[in-house]
Amino acid sequence: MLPATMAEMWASVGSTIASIMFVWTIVQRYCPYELRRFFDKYTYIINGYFNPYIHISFPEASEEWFKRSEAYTTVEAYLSAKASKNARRLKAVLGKDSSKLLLSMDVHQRVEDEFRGVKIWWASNKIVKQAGPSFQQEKLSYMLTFHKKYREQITESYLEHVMKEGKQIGVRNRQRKLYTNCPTEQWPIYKRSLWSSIVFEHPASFETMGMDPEKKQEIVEDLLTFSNGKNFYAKIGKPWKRGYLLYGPPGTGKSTMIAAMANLLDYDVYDLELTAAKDNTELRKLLIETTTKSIIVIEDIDCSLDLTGQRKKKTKKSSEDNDENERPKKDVEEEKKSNKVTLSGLLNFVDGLWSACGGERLIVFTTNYVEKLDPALIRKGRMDKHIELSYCSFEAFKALAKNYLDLEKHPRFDTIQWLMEETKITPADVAENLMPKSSLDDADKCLSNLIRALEQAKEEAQKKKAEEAKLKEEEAAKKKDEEVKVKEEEVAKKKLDEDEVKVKEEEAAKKKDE
Ligand SMILES: Nc1ncnc2c1ncn2[C@@H]1O[C@H](COP(=O)(O)OP(=O)(O)OP(=O)(O)O)[C@@H](O)[C@H]1O
Ligand SMILES: [Mg+2]
Repeated sequence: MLPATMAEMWASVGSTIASIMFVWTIVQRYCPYELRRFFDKYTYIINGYFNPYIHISFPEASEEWFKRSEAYTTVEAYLSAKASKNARRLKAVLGKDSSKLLLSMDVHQRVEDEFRGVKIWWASNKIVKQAGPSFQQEKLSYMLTFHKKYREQITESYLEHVMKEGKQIGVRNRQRKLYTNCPTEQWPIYKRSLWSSIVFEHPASFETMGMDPEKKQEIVEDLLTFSNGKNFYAKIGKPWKRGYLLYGPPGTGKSTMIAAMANLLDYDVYDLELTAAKDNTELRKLLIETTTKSIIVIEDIDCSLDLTGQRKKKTKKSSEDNDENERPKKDVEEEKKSNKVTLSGLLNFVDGLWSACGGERLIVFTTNYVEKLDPALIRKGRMDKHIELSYCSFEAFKALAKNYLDLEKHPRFDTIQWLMEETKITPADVAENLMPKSSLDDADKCLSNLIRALEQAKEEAQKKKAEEAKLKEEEAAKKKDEEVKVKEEEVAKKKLDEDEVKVKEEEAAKKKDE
């Protein structure tokens, strides 16, 4: 019989719900645990039989509950764009390493996604864990739901797509860091990492670098090919690493190029100070702590380590063994102490990078004196690409003029080109001259400053050349004098010898006569 009024209907629904709740409480309270488990299990099976949807959950907590799961973070990054468009309740946080606000779904929100025509739903849930007798810990979880007929497509292709996209978004959102290692003695006790970091905000880019456009393009392509070459490196069975050696006189843009590389590829920079590393073991630890998508930089490698000395010692070892024994023991020990990191330690470091660390990494050495370096250190396979950064060419100047003064042509360019062919000037000096020094300085003033600097450099170079020629002449004259002197001495000695022989012969003849 149907209830007569709305009020009666609600009263009947209410009493039915109350009865169900009552029965459920009794079952929970008095029904044995095994029976309840049995009941739950079959509810799941029956539900699974009728429910055509599959769920995959991505909990925030990893196996170790205190650590955030990487899969969760990647999904969060992947869903951030979709959530900001579709979810009704969003969560805004300042990214861990970022100055940007990151939006993500708040709890109990749903967003829809589509992949190759298949509809997928994402929902955010909350998991509560009893972390102690009176302490509960809440963690979030993402639940992915899709129809079971797309199982293969989702588990094989879609999840891979989510991880790839999510990681890319994560890299874009993060603030890049510049890491440096400091001497172990200076560490606070609580500090566990060997690296300290600051936010990396160098504005250098390949567009702003003054260098030959063709050479620049070649380097950019090399870098991009490397960073897109994951599959290629896997195919040829080579670790995904590349070594660059940047060499050239001071002020030619070696450090600037490293910053430009990091900005181009969106990498972190690890500025490794070899002299601060205690020994080879610490060097290895430093290497292991570096993360993927990073550039490990060792500046002025020739100054960081007595590579020449060590190489000489190696090749001339047998002949120097005696010297070593003759030197006071204290001196040898002190030298050993100061030579904290050795060449073989550094070679192991580079090779270790190739074998021990997975993922995308560049290693860059810079030096002013490439000829001083041990060939073993810079051979292909360790330092794959050698890049010479040299004095400013006219093409490099044009790039700087465009960057600093927004100039592509100017009547003074011809004079500059002619002067540049005659003299050497570093890009650092050119850049300094092109920089306006007051608000009244215009392009013309900057260019005339540069012309003056070039003329000065030319004069100085000529003076130096003349001095060198004079010095050479003096040395040659001195050498000639010495040679003449030696010859005269030889003649005198020869005469003396002849006289002596003569005297002896005379004496012998005299004796014979007697
Ligand atoms: N090729 C270049 N293009 C643009 N700017 C440059 C270039 N080379 C040098 N500079 C400018 O000169 C300054 C010094 O350059 P940088 O520190 O890169 O030189 P370096 O080759 O690393 O010198 P060092 O060998 O002394 O370390 C930078 O601030 C940069 O602005
Ligand atoms: Mg430098």
